[in-house]
Amino acid sequence: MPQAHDLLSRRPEWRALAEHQASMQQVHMRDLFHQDPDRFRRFFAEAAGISLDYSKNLVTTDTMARLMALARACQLPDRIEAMFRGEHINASEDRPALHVALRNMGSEPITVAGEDIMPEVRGTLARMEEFVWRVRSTQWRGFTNKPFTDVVSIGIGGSFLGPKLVSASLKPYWHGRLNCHYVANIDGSHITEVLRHINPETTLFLIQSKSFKTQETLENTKVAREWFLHNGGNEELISKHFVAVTANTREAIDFGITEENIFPMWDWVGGRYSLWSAIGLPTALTIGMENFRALLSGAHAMDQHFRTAPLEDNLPVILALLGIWYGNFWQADAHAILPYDHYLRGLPAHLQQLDMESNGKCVTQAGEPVDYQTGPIIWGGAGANGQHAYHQLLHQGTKLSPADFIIPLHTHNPVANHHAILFANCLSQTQALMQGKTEAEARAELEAQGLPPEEVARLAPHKVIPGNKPSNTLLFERGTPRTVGALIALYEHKTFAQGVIWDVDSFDQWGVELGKQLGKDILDRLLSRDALPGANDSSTDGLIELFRSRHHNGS
Ligand SMILES: O=P(O)(O)OC[C@H]1O[C@H](O)[C@H](O)[C@@H](O)[C@@H]1O
Repeated sequence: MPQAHDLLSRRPEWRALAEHQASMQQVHMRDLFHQDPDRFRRFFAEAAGISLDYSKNLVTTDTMARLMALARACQLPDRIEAMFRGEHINASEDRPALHVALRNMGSEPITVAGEDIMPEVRGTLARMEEFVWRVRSTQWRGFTNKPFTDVVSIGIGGSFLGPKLVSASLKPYWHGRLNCHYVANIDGSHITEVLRHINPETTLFLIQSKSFKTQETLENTKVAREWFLHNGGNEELISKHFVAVTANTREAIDFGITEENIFPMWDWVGGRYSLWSAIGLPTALTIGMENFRALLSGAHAMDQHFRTAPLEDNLPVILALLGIWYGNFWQADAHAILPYDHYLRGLPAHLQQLDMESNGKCVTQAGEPVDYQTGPIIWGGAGANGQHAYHQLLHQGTKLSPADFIIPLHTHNPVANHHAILFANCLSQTQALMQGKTEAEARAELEAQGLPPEEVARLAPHKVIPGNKPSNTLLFERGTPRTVGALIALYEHKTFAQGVIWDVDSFDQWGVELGKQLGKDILDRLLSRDALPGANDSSTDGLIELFRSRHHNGS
C-alpha cells in the first residue's frame, strides 16, 4: 500500500497550485488579454489537424508551468509510454489498454503476454475490408438476392456510442444505397421503430458485444431474429443476414451466429475505446474501408503526437491539465462539450461514456480513497442550439462549467452565409464568456437607451455578466475521417492523462456491475406470478409490487 504522503493532494506541486489559485482569484481574463497582446499565440497548440486555442482560460504561463510540474511529478510521460508498450495499466482487471494498437500504422510489434498482436489486428482489418467490399459491391446479398439497403447495429455502451458517433460525423461519406441504424436500448420502442422501416430481405444485422453477455443486446438480437424468421427468413438464411463482433466467440456461436460471420474483439480493448476495432463495422460499411482507414490514421497521428510531443505542446495533456485546474482548484464539477457542427452532435454522448466511465472513480490504483475530485460531469450539445437554451447558465449561473467549443473551418454543406454565421456565434460565445459585461457597461447601455436613473439602477444588476468563464476552442479544417479520428483520440488521451494524475484506473467500470447484479433478482420478481420473498428496502419492494399489480392481475 502506498504511504499517505503519496496521495496526489499531499504533493508539493499540488500545494503550489492551490497557493497559485488563491493568487488568481482576483484576476480577470479581460485584464490578461489587455496585458498580453500575444496571448492568443502563447496559448495555442496544434497537432494532427486539430488546433487548440486555450487562451480564454484562467491561466498564466506560471499556471501552465505549475500544471506541467504536477504532470511530471505524477510521471505522466512514463505512464504514456507504459500504455503504448502494453503494460497492464488497467490494474484492477490486470490488462493492458491497447486501443492504440488498433490504429497503429507503424511496423513495430506490440506485444501482449509475449505475443505480437499486430498481425491479428491487421488480419482483422483485412477481413473487414473484404466483408465491406462484398456488401458494398453487392457480392453479398440478402436471401432474395437483392443488395442490402440497411445495416442495423445492435449493441450498447461502447458497442454503440462510438460507432454511432463516427457514422453520424461522417455522413457526407455514406454510401448512397446503405442506410445505417443503431438499436441499443432495452425499450421495445427502440427496436420496434427501427424494424418498422426496414425490409428483412435487404437488411444486414450486426450484433456488437465484446462480452456477448449484455442483456440489452442479446434480448434485442432475439427480437431481430424472430422478426427475420417471421418475415420470410428461415434458420439457414440467418447466416446471410446476421454478423457478430465479439471477444466471446463461443457464446456467439451458441447463440446461433455462424462462426465465419464472427469478427474478433480482444480483452485488451475497452468497450468505450473499441470503435477502432471491428466494432466499427457499421461505420466501415457506410463510409467504406478507405475512409475507415483514414479515420484510423487520424487517430494514429494523434497517438504519435501524444507519445512524442513535449508536455507543454501536447494537446491531450494541455486539455487534461486545464480540466484538473478547474475541477480540483476552482471547484468546477462539470465540463461542457459544445460541437458547432451538426454532424458531431453525438460527441457529448460518446464523451460522457468515455470520460465518466473512465474517471468516475473514488479510489486510487492502490485502492486508497481519494481526498480530491476526480472525473467531471460531462454534458453538452450542438451549438448554436445550446445558446438558446442552457448557455444562460454558463453566462450568469452560479455553477462553473468550463466548455470546449469545437468547430470546423469549412462546412461540407455551404448554404448561404450559414457557416460564417455559425462561426460568428461560436466565437461570440467564447468572447462573451471571457469578457462578460461590467456594471459600468450595463449602466451605460441602459442610459444610452434613455431610461430614467431609477430604471437604470433597477435593471443594471440583471444585465451584469461576470465573465471570466473559461473555454477552449478546437478547430479543424473540415470534418473528414482523419480529423474525426484525431479528435476522438485527443479526448481518449485527455481522459487517460487525467486518470494518471488522479491515480485512478481509467479502464475498469466496476460501478456499472452493481446495477446489473441487482437487476437480475428484480426481474425475477417482476416476472413471477407469485410474490417472491427478497425484501431489501420498502421503496424497491413497493415499486415491484406496483408493477406486478398492473401486470399479473389483469389490470
Ligand atoms: O460490448 P458489451 O460487452 O456488450 O458491453 C457493452 C457495454 O456494457 C457495459 O455495461 C459497460 O459499462 C460498457 O463499457 C460496455 O461498453
